This record gives sequence, C-alpha cells and structure tokens, in this order.
Amino acid sequence: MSHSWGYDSSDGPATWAEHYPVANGPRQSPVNIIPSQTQFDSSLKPLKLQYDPSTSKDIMNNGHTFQVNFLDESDSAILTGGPVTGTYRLKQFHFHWGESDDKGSEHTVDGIKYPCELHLVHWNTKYPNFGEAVNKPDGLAVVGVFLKIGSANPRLQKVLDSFDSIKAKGQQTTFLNFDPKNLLPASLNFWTYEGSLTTPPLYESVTWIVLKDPISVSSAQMAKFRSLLFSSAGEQPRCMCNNYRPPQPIKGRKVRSNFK
Ligand SMILES: CCCCCCc1ccc(S(N)(=O)=O)cc1
Ligand SMILES: [Zn+2]
Repeated sequence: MSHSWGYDSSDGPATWAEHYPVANGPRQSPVNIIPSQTQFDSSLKPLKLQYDPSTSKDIMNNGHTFQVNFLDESDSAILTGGPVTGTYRLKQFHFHWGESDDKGSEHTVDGIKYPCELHLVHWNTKYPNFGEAVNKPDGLAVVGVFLKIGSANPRLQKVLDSFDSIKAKGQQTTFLNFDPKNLLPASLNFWTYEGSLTTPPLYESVTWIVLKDPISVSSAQMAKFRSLLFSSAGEQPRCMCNNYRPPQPIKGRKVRSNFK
C-alpha cells in the first residue's frame, strides 16, 4: 500500500524523504532555471508534438491535482524530437498551482514563480506501457508549460467547465475530443534537463522539456482551479491549492536550450 502524502506541513515536500529517500537523489525535480547559466545546444532537434484530439478519455480529481487521461494504446498522441530519441506517447496532463497568483509553478525562472504550471506526461514506447516506463531513467518525457496571469484563456474553458463534476477526490467524468495542442504557446522554444517526477514516488525517470513562453490564464480562472478539493466528498473540505514541490538542488546538472 503506497504511503499517503500531500502538500501540508505534516505530509508535504519537506517530509517526502522519510518514505521516498530518492527525494534527496541526484536528479530531482523541479529546478530553478537560470537562463544565463543554460547552454544552447544546436544538436537539439525541433520538438514535435502530434496529438490526435480523439484520444482524450476522461478528467479526474486524484486528490493531488486534476488530470486529463488519454488512450495510449497506439501512436496517436506522441512526442518526438527535441532531446529525446524514439517515440513517447501522451498518457495524461495535469496542473500545479498556488493559493494566490504569486506562486504555484514547480519550475521557476531566475527564481520567478508563475501562478500555475501544466505538465504533459509522455512515456517511452521502447517499454510496453506507462507502468513499465515510469521508473526507467529514459522512461518519461514531461513537457512543462507556465501559465501567466493575463487575459482569460478560452482554451482552458472546457477544463474549467468540468470542475463541478470533479470537485472532490476520486471523482471523474468523460472528457472527449480535447486537443492539448491548444494549451501550448506559439513557440516551442524549450529548456531541457534530466530530472524526476515532482511527486512521490519521485522516480528519476523524466526528461524535462520546459517551454520558455507561457500561456495566459486570468485571475478569475485561477480562482476556479482553487475551487477543487484535495478531500473526498463528505470529508472536511480542503482547498486543492499549493500542490507544487519547490525547486530542488541542481547537483551539477546542465540545463540546455534549443534557442539562443
Ligand atoms: C507508480 C505510479 C507512479 C505514477 C506517477 C504519476 C506522475 C506523473 C507525472 C508527474 S510530474 N508532476 O512529475 O509531471 C508526477 C507523477
Ligand atoms: Zn506535474
């Protein structure tokens, strides 16, 4: 039975090493990205994201975040190029956010926190399935997208409209024909480094691909994220927010960019 963890002082990031000692490992995520210390790598290929929108399945509240799950039995929503070799299949996307607009992202840039960060989770098809890939050093590729406060983002609307049906932990509902490409900024300029899952079990299995440009979200839309609950129906309601791990030590790792 996997140990229960959360984001409070009693079960949050500062306590995770007790049950998940890899929390103090050599390639933990997230990290603070310092652009002046990143290295342009001309050998990095353009990032290719090919998402067939018909592969979205459902949206669920898993008690830590909400996520949209995809059919991953075929190469219909894939990531190729960028820093990876081979083909990675989209499994799910989810978000991390704060209780206020001044924090919430996991990665930071020159110490700057964004109010929210989107993660598109892909697994390496050299392995038979996500469960086999999730703990391998080249098992996952996660695309991180920052959300910045600005005008309301109409492309988030379908996600926000589903929140009433997934307010509490364990609730899920059908979520068809959603194209995650619509959640990407115009530019696919990225930073990349070798890291980990940012939640337990914190496996060091992620090639991180963090997009430089944010997408917009309004303050009112962020307030809707905070209407979700960590708690199950019938329990004392606990606001789902501050579900982010702070930056971890870089431990000598190089962060590369595909742009100057
Ligand atoms: C044995 C099952 C492990 C499921 C791990 C699921 C997971 C996927 C992505 C991320 S994140 N925030 O690094 O993108 C965290 C956790
Ligand atoms: Zn995440």
